[in-house]
This record gives sequence, structure tokens and C-alpha cells, in this order.
Amino acid sequence: MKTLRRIGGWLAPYKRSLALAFVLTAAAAVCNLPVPLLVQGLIDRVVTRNEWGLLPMYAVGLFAVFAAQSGLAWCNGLLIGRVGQGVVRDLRHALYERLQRLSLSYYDETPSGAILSRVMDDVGAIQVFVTSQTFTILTDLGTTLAIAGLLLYRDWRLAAVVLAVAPLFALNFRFFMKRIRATSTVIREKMDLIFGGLKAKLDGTIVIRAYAREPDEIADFATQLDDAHTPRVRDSNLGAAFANISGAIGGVGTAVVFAMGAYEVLEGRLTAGGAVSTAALAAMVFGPVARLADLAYVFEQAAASVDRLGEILDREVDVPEPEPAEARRLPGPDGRARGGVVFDRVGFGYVVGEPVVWDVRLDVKPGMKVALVGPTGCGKSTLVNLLMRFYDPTWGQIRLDGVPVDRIPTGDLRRQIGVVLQDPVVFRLSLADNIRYGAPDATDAQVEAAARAALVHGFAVALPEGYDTLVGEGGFKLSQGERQRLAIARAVCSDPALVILDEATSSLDTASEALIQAALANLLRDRTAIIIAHRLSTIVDADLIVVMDGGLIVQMGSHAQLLADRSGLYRRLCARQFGDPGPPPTHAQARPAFPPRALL
Ligand SMILES: Nc1ncnc2c1ncn2[C@@H]1O[C@H](COP(=O)(O)OP(=O)(O)OP(=O)(O)O)[C@@H](O)[C@H]1O
Repeated sequence: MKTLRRIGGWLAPYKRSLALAFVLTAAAAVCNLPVPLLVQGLIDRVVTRNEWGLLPMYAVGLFAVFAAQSGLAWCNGLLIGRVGQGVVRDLRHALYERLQRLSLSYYDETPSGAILSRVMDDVGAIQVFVTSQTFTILTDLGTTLAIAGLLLYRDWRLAAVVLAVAPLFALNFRFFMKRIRATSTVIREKMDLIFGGLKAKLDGTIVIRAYAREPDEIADFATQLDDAHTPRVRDSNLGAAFANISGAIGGVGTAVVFAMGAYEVLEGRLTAGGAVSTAALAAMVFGPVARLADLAYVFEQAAASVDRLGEILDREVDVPEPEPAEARRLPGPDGRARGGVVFDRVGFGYVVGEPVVWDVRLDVKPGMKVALVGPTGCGKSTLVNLLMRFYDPTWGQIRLDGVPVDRIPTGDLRRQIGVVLQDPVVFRLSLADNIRYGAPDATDAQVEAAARAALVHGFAVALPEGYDTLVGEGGFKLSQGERQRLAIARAVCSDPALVILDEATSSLDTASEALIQAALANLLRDRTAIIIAHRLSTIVDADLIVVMDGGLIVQMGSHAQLLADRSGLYRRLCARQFGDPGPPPTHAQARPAFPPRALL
């Protein structure tokens, strides 16, 4: 029922087209009714009584009925086709909108290929259902009732035979429906795996080639396809068995009606034409029921997809927008941040009960350059994720210019922050549109100014079509250094109050590195910066260096202050990077008792 209600909701915007389609199918169904009567007249009057003069009338009558049915079915097909395409477009749009709003935790647990499979494959299954004979069936059922009444009126014995067959259809339905839905769910899950694997492997093509693993990958993919093949075959077997058994039940019913009709003719209670037309009427009752079987098969397949799409559409957002009454503006002019950030006893775990940062207390004044350092996995990126509100802290509070970040609409918050990631993302857009991605209204002059500040202008003008050159996947290939400067230009263009910089770990050649450092200096000027530092050489001048270990802040201070602590982790990290072995590392400090584990 929930499935039908949901599909009904998707169809609601098309009520007018659907009403028209309904009228057309009803008209086509009404056209069925004269057929047995025309056939009866043809047999009883033209064939039996040799009234040849009536032949053209019956022939033209039958032709007119069939022509009208074809015309109506054609118009109906056009209408329903448009509705089906419309539903697919709306549904993909709604899914994409939802996907854009869902918290990152959804992406943590769902491979992107599985998301693709839902947006493409599952929506396709719903389209098939909508464009199947869904609406014909409603009028079919009406026709069935009307014909059953007509049969009852003409000959109750024959009508009783028709009604006696109905429970067989019901049994057939019951047996197959559950099985078909279960198999469809298994197929969709297998498709998730296939799409998920395919996406990952396509993204990693270069690694596959580099390790010459193509034959293994081909074999792996074949295994995955085989895995999905078995339930797919089972699904089509079930569908075929279901439809054919329905058809056979209808056939048996019609045959019995024919036999009974013949008996009635021999007994003199019915004319030959009457027997044929009654059998035709009986077939017209069984036809829609068999079609209903086809539709039920498609419906069960679509229902599995509706449930899966519901998982996306109904999923609660973990990072909710503030209620309008609670939302607060940042105190700066035009709602712009000044760039002061406070982490107030913040703790967080991606998985409930498994915190990865603990009791973080940090006060970043506007304009400060703060470096986060520490061994891999110590929680540096997590702090940044929390500041961006990709996740909400499990406990504690983060404030931007004194305003709790969960009170700031996420769009307003994130517009204050420019992000430059380790592995810069370049979209398949022109270079200019890539630069203005965070500030879509930026003029060409602003884009060029940002490009100059990030030292992108030099290579931009040398590209085949300058700033209009298509870059990203399938476009002009930029070098790693160029991509990093492009990411810096993107951040400059959005003119953020605060910059988050995840330093690239891979070392570039000295010239490239120098260009990036110069571009960064322009980006960071007069802005607050939080730098996730992997190479300590780049942050020795930071106003504050925050050393983390095991999710805790274990040291804070300037480079000189931290270095002076001979037993501190920072000194050991420096020793590791700059060559001096230093004292052996100790484990992260014992975790504080706050908050009690029960709270997590
Ligand atoms: N999306 C996630 N889901 C579950 N656990 C995660 C997720 N992201 C990070 N973690 C875990 O949280 C811990 C902290 O990770 P984080 O990325 O913050 O460390 P980091 O200090 O930035 O590491 P690196 O320097 O290697 O980038 C790690 O144990 C990591 O495995």
C-alpha cells in the first residue's frame, strides 16, 4: 500500500494526462463490447441464414471497431509514454536534490556506484511500471465486471464456469508475487555491487594498467555478472511461468465455456453464434486478468525499487539546517565572518561509541594561521570536517565569530570557508567556470584577478582556448601543480574569511612547489587559515601549531616553543622529517575521563 501511495505521489503532477489516458482506455474498452455481438450476427445471419447482403455491414462494423481501438491505443501510448518520461525526470531530479542535501555519513556507507544504480536502474524499473498497461488495467477491470454481468444475464451456467476459474488466478498470484519481489530485491542488491565495483575500477583504470591486472579484472567482472545472472534468470523464469500459467488458466476457462456452449447448442438452448459470442465474452473476461498478471510482475519489480529509492528519499539529514527562528547571522558586515573559530570541548566519532577526537579546545583568532600536525589518523581532517559541518560533534560546540555553527545556515557557513584539498577536484567545465565554482556570479575580471593571485593566469592564457578551455575528465589535462593552483584560484575567487588548507603530501618539483607556495601566500593574506600540515617545513611560521595524537591535542604553541619541549611529540615529528632520530615515540596520552563513554 505504501508503495502504491508513493507511486501515486509521483504521478500526482500528471493527473490531467492520466485522466485523459483513463478516458481513452475506457473508450477502447467500450469498443470491445460490440465485437462478440457483431461476430454472433455474422455467424447466425450471414453464415447460417445466408443473408449475404448484411456482410458489408458486419465487416465494416468490425473494421471500424478495430480501427478505433488502434487509434485510441496509439493516443494512449503517447500520453502514458510522456507521463513515464516525466516521472523519470522528476524522480531523478528529486533523488539528486536529496543526494546533494544528505550528510556525508550517507556517502561514507554507500559506494557511489550503488547510488548510480539507484538513480539509473531503479528509476528505470519504475518507468517500466508506469508505462506498462497500468491504466488499461483499471478500465479492463471495469470491463471484466460489465462482461461478467452480461454473461450472467445471457446464460448463468456459462457465467458460473467463468467465475469458477477465478480462484485459480488468485492462487497463481499468491504463489508468484512474493517470490518475484524477493528475487527483484536480490537482483537490485547485486546490481549495487556491480555498479559500485565498476565505478571504483573505472576510477582506478590507471592502477589496473600499471599493475597489468586487466585479465584478473575482466574475470572478476565476469564473476560478478554471473552472480547477478542466476537471480536474473530466476526472475525471468518466474515472470514467464506466472504469465503463462495465468494465460493457461484463461485458456482452460475459455475452452470449458466453448465445450459447455457446444453442449447448450446441441440441447437447443443456444444458437451457434450465441455459443461463439459467449466464448468470446468469456475470453474478454480472462484477457484482462492475464494482463493483470503481467502488470503484477512489473509491479513487484518496481516495488523493490520503490523501497530502495525510499531509503534515499526518506533518509533523515544528520546535519539539519537551523530552524528559521533559531538561525543566526554572522556579526560581520553583510553577514560575512571575521574568521574567529572556537572549538569548545569538542568530541566526535564517525561510528557511535568510537570517538576519534576528544575534548578538543582551540581558540583561533581572526587572521591567525593555525597548523594542525600529528601522525596519520590522529583526527586533523576530522576537526576540519566538523568545522565545515559535514558532521556535527557528538559533544561540545564549535563557534564561528561567537555563533554556534549549527545556528548558521550551512550554505552561509560554508560560503565563509575556502577549501583547498590535497587532491584538487577539477570539474569537466571551462577553466573559468572551474575557478568561479564557489562564486558563480563572479565576473570574468574577478576570475582573472583570482587566477593572477593564484598564478594560474600564466598557464591559462597558454591553453588552446584560454580561460574557455574545457578541463577535467575528458578535457585538457592539467598537471598536478596546475590543478593545485586552480583549486587555490577557486578559493581566492570565493573570497572567504577563512581558509582550510589540506596540504598536498606528494612533493612536487621545486619550481612547482615555489609557485604553489606563492599562490598560497596570496590566498592566506588577511584571512584566518587552518592548515593540515604534512610537511612541517611549510608551517614553521604559523602563529599557532596544534599537535594532535590519538584524537587529542597534546601540544600547542609556536614552532620555537614546541621545539623547546624535548620530550614533546612535535620535536619527535620534526626529528623524523628533518633527519635527527630524536627520542623514541611514546603512545598517545591516556584519554580523559570526559565525557563518560555512556554518553557516546
Ligand atoms: N568517514 C569516516 N568514517 C569512519 N571513520 C573515519 C572516517 N574518516 C576518518 N575516519 C577515521 O577517523 C580517524 C581520524 O581520521 P582523520 O582523517 O581525521 O585523520 P588525519 O589526522 O586527518 O589523517 P591523515 O593525516 O592521514 O589525513 C581515523 O582513524 C580514520 O580511520
